[in-house]
Amino acid sequence: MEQENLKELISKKEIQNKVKELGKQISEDYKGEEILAICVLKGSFVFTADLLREVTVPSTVEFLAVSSYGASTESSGIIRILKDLDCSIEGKHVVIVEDIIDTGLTLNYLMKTLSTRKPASLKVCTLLDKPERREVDMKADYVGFEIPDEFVIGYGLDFAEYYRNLPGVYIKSDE
Ligand SMILES: O=P(O)(O)OC[C@H]1O[C@H](OP(=O)(O)OP(=O)(O)O)[C@H](O)[C@@H]1O
Ligand SMILES: Oc1ncnc2cn[nH]c12
Ligand SMILES: [Mg+2]
Repeated sequence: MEQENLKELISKKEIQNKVKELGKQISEDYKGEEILAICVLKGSFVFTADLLREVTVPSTVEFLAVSSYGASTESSGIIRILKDLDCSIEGKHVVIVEDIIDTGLTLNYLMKTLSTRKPASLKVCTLLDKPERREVDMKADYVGFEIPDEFVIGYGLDFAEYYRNLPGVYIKSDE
């Protein structure tokens, strides 16, 4: 896949600074507690790895795979759990870690599903938020960057599984 026609939206350095900020905030908010971070695969694997290394309270991590975009730039609206958690979240302080909230359909599904499993608390940290495209009322507790209505790639985010390895966040243009 060619990598030209990519316009940088958020630089690697800006992401690094924001991740430090979010990690510090979460560490302060959960002081004296421990958290279970849920990495929503695939997209948030990069953000989760960086964020957790900035969290100073005891933490465990679990992985959950959902998919709704596939090889498209539009959500199918049909959320599928491809891989469920390996442990109970009952009584745990859960932080769902997402790379992006776009229509909100994925997070809406996850919040509904996970809240039935009786966590002590359930919060969301997302690196990117695209409010203009929301289809359901969904807000994260921790947001890195609010971005315009553009399809973005990089730092874990893909288009047809490519570009996840890019260091920053870029706008994918069709031309
Ligand atoms: O708010 P929404 O419109 O639901 O979009 C956000 C979701 O879509 C992307 O995942 P995707 O389904 O592309 O799977 P991936 O993480 O494996 O790329 C992204 O990682 C979020 O999980
Ligand atoms: O802008 C975006 N880039 C990559 N994946 C997704 C999913 N929702 N929105 C996206
Ligand atoms: Mg994707």
